[in-house]
Amino acid sequence: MGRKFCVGGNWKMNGDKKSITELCDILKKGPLDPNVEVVVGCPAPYLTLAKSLLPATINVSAQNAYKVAKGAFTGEISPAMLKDLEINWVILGHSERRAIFGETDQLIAEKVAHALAEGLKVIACIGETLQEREAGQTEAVCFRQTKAIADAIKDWSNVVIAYEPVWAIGTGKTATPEQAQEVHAALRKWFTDNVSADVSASIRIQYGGSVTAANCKDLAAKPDIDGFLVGGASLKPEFVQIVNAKQ
Ligand SMILES: O=C(CO)COP(=O)(O)O
Repeated sequence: MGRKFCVGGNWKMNGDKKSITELCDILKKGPLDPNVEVVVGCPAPYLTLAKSLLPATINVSAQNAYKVAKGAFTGEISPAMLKDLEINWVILGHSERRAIFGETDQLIAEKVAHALAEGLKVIACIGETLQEREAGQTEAVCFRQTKAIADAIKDWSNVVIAYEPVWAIGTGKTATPEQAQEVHAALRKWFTDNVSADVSASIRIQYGGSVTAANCKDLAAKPDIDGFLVGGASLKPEFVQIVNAKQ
């Protein structure tokens, strides 16, 4: 199939100069599987620090960016600014952005489209809440979130989808490999039916939500799981083992 395994770390709003320097040292030592694309989502103030400390084989990502290049948008960061710092990735649509900061499917789609147009690679996050899962809406929610993006972009080659069930984020309640695989397979079918067979076959779909060194290998063994987006464990040495889950 040829989809390169892609593991992201989402550091969220954590770290300081000291701890980020220590974490970068751990990542540098690895060793990290050279067949895996590694992306670490660093808080904005430390992007340049992380970039300066890490080898080029470890990609540094922002955790958010706005939908236009510049202007009167106090507090926002543009994709053009990230490119200027030689940051080539951005995480968009994280459930925390959606739930805490009120980001809509539409805004996220506009952000994805603009980030791609500016030459960034995007990890676009989707996923259902516990209430939505219990109401049998998992696929409907994931498809709706993905469709909003599909309506805004044509080229998916620089997009990685992160399926992150909200109920699994930061809770220690990982989706079982079967639960995750079921949604990943449904998403891949959605891409076949609604975008193209080529995009369906090539797009990487990461799983995120309480991924640890202990559960990553079973998840990674599933055919439609092409990597992870890791929160808490990405701040710890075990992130190295998660990157190497396929070994
Ligand atoms: O939100 C996440 C990654 O974006 C997942 O967080 P945890 O790995 O801490 O559950």
